[in-house]
Amino acid sequence: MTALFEARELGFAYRGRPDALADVSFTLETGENLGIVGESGAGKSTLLRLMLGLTRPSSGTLLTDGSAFDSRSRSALRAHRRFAQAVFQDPYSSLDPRQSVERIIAEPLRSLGIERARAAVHQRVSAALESVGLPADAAGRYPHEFSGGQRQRIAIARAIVPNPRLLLADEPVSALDVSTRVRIIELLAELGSGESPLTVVVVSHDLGVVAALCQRMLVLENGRVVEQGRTDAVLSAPQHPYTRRLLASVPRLPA
Ligand SMILES: Nc1ncnc2c1ncn2[C@@H]1O[C@H](COP(=O)(O)OP(=O)(O)OP(=O)(O)O)[C@@H](O)[C@H]1O
Repeated sequence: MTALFEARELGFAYRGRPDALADVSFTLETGENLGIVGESGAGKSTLLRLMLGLTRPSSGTLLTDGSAFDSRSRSALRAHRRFAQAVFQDPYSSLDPRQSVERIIAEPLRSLGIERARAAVHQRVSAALESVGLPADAAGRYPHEFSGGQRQRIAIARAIVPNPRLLLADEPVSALDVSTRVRIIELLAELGSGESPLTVVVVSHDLGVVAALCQRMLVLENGRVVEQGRTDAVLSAPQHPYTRRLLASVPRLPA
């Protein structure tokens, strides 16, 4: 079976800096959510930017559905935006405060040329709102009228409205309070188990988020993959000293 997404020996360096990523390889199968973990500066966000096509790898290859993806080609980039959408950490800065929720969510439909007819756009926005658990009348309101968790739902609705195959989420819950976090993680898990399953890739420094959401995980240390595999296997029997240190640094309540 062709993998949904594959990274082969990816490398990347910011100008004048040592490698931010080196020899990164992994495969994503449809419906198998992947968690990317590692300490600050390990290269998690850089890897996500490469996966989104926002940054071009210095070496290596990205494959979507078995075909090499060349982010120098405008048409390939456009097709890639339909394939992979993103949600970022801060639901306050990621939504334009001057635009209604309807306009915000409709943006990918218009910019990717998927749908322009008003009634059809409205219908897809309503369906996306329903999928993320917001009422249809949210469409006419503005971001400042919503809580942090609701704003993150709006950002998720905008990401799923073009029916992407991959949803890349960079620390999607770290700006939210604890109870809201749980509900957003549940929402992301539901999206990944629907009729047309969306595969979710989550970057998180929180191993709890990865354990709750991801069947597989990948551990980055200084831009290199030091361990990857099934989440339950990695968390219950970490093979690499760095993964053991990461696990040991998770705060626990006293027994
Ligand atoms: N725009 C940039 N210019 C130069 N170096 C950068 C830039 N962005 C990131 N880096 C460097 O690349 C490396 C990887 O950074 P990256 O942001 O991908 O790590 P991260 O694992 O996402 O960290 P965090 O958890 O703190 O967000 C770090 O050494 C960082 O300092």
